[in-house]
Amino acid sequence: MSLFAVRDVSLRFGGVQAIGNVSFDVEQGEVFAIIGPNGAGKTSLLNVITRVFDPTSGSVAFEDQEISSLPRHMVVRSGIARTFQNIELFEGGTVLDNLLLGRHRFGHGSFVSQCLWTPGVRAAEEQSRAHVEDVIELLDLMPHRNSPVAGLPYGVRKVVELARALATQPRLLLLDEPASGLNPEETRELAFWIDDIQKDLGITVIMVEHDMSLVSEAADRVLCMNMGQVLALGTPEEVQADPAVITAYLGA
Ligand SMILES: Nc1ncnc2c1ncn2[C@@H]1O[C@H](COP(=O)(O)OP(=O)(O)OP(=O)(O)O)[C@@H](O)[C@H]1O
Repeated sequence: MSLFAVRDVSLRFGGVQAIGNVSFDVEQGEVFAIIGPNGAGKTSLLNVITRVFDPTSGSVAFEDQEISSLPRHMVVRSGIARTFQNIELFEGGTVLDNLLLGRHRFGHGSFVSQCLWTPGVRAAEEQSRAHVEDVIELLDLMPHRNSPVAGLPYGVRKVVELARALATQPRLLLLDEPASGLNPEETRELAFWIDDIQKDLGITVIMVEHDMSLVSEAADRVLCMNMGQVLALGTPEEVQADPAVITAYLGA
């Protein structure tokens, strides 16, 4: 049984069919990329997975649990974290503040035990902080740990967003165009981090991405969408060589 399964998912916005009957599986430990020309339905698909939109039909299962009817906040609790195409951070806080906020879903113990600062709550809080410090170290954010996010360069802010997602200790990480706005050197660095996230942390990654250098470097398999449909699925080399994919990108 695969870790993650999308079955016959469709999504309509009025007269627009953003996604039409899409099905695929993602295996435990894979880096799975979703590519496709503008308007192909990639972000809509991530939004269905994270419950921003209700699919018109179809289902999404994670670890054998149907998630397409869960409330949105329960998706994070179920072990799925996400980054956004346009960075969404708490601008007024430091890098550390943002990562601790990412831990919010672990809200340790009952309201009363939190007020009483019981040993259980204290131990959980210490564990949370230790995990956040590990993420800061993993992603080389130590020089920026106490800096306000608002003043950081774009490339660093993208890494902070990735770190915040990792702070929730997900088992599945969804990245929406992680390389957008990054220079080639930052994109190469991102490929290394994705590799560390996959190999050292054992986290499964699904990323929507336009940058084929990152996809070729980091992805095990690639799904190409066009006009809401699955056009091709295979290794990065197979998909890039597929005539239907080439035609879709050239707009022929
Ligand atoms: N909230 C919305 N309301 C109406 N139509 C939408 C909405 N979001 C997306 N669409 C439409 O759904 C289709 C798929 O859009 P989507 O943003 O998912 O594509 P994409 O592959 O992510 O594109 P891009 O690479 O440009 O981000 C497009 O025709 C788009 O105009």
